[in-house]
Amino acid sequence: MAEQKITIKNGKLNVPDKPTIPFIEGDGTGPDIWHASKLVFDAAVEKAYGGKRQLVWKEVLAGEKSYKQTGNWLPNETLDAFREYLVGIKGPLTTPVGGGIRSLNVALRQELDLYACVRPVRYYDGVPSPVKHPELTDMVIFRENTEDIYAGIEYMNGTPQAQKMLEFLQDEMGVKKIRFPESSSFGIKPVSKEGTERLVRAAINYALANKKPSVTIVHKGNIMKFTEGAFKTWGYELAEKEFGSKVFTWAQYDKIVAKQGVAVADALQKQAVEQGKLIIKDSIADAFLQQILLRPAEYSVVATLNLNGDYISDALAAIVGGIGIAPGANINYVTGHAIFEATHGTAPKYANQDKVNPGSVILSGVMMLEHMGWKEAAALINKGLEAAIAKKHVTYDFERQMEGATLLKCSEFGQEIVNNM
Ligand SMILES: NC(=O)C1=CN([C@@H]2O[C@H](COP(=O)(O)OP(=O)(O)OC[C@H]3O[C@@H](n4cnc5c(N)ncnc54)[C@H](OP(=O)(O)O)[C@@H]3O)[C@@H](O)[C@H]2O)C=CC1
Ligand SMILES: O=C(O)CCC(=O)C(=O)O
Ligand SMILES: [Mg+2]
Repeated sequence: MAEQKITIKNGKLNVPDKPTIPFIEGDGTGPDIWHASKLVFDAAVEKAYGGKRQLVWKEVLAGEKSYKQTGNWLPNETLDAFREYLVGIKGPLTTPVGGGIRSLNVALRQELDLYACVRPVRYYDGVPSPVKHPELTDMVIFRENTEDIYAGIEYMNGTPQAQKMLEFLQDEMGVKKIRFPESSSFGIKPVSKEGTERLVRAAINYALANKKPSVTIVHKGNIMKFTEGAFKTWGYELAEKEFGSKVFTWAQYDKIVAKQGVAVADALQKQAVEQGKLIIKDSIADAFLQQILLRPAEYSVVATLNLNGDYISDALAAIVGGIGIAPGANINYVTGHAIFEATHGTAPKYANQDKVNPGSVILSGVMMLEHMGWKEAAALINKGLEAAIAKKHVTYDFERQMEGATLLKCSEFGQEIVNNM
């Protein structure tokens, strides 16, 4: 049978009945998680469409498995496959700390220009949580995925490059504030207007399409004025320029305060909410991290830079039960390229124990099916997962916090979801 490919035309995905989907199994716990997840995806598609539709899996290599087999951590064939088939899914890949190869996860996002890392965070009934009202947390993080310090422009202290950077900063830029110049390493943080605009645009489009009340731009612009501060300014400007009367921004609010006072600004903001306008606001990153614990209901869609988004993803995931069930997608909304992946990493200490929660990759697959328009299969998986949790048939991460729960292995949890679809 001829291979079927997902394509995009005028911004709309065209999904055949039996599309080829490239997947990377992943390092560490990746293989255990992938086997459980594949079982769930195939069962859901079969049950929803009775053989009319099918996911045709195509394994592509990356990470340790790839290095062992090919001597290459991220072969060109893998990048080509994601380019060609448009939509794919991956398990976590290991990145060494302090040296060695740079992140393959980041490389995939940069190579394919998957500029939005979309991570929804919602509560599933019955999941153990460290907070009193986890159900109040319902957010979708839009993390800029191609810029910021993730650009990997870093120079190790003691190298000629670091020395050259130091001389440039001191001699040509007049920098005097480096506390220990001779032993400093350096990192560069590029943040562009284009990069900010396309990310904030994606967040606002999502919020409008899904009738969300607000988009919060999260930044540390008080300290990093021309990178994170500019992200905030460019975000507000983009919102007003491109979305006009559909939005009301805190930048507009501030202008009204300056001209007409707080009472008028408050009244106009209240009116905007009543008219169903999307509120665009901002929060400084450290304050935001305490606000999501104290007043989560005030936040909905979040647009933020790469590193902030990384921290916020894990923190929010913990509130609703941990990164065992935290899904994500890396998307380019223009080209249609998308790679779905969990928020968590390889959890290497649990590798090959058939132990960890496959929920994050399974829910990333739910996002993928929804992205493809296969909503019935996605709904079946959600149903199965919710029922498994309600019965307290769960993996170790939930079992250790739930009274009277039955401990399941990774593979058994996958089967439990299938049994409850
Ligand atoms: N996108 C990607 O591919 C990512 C890759 N990484 C890489 O992963 C490697 C390990 O990173 P590390 O910082 O340890 O972070 P991990 O996310 O891999 O693990 C941290 C902890 O989170 C919990 N956890 C992780 N996955 C699961 C799961 N499926 N089910 C239940 N609990 C889970 C475990 O907590 P506990 O022990 O308390 O049960 C685990 O010890 C690094 O090389 C890192 O670079 C990291 C993040 C994302
Ligand atoms: O690439 C890595 O190793 C880490 C990535 C990460 O933390 C993330 O995607 O949230
Ligand atoms: Mg992370």
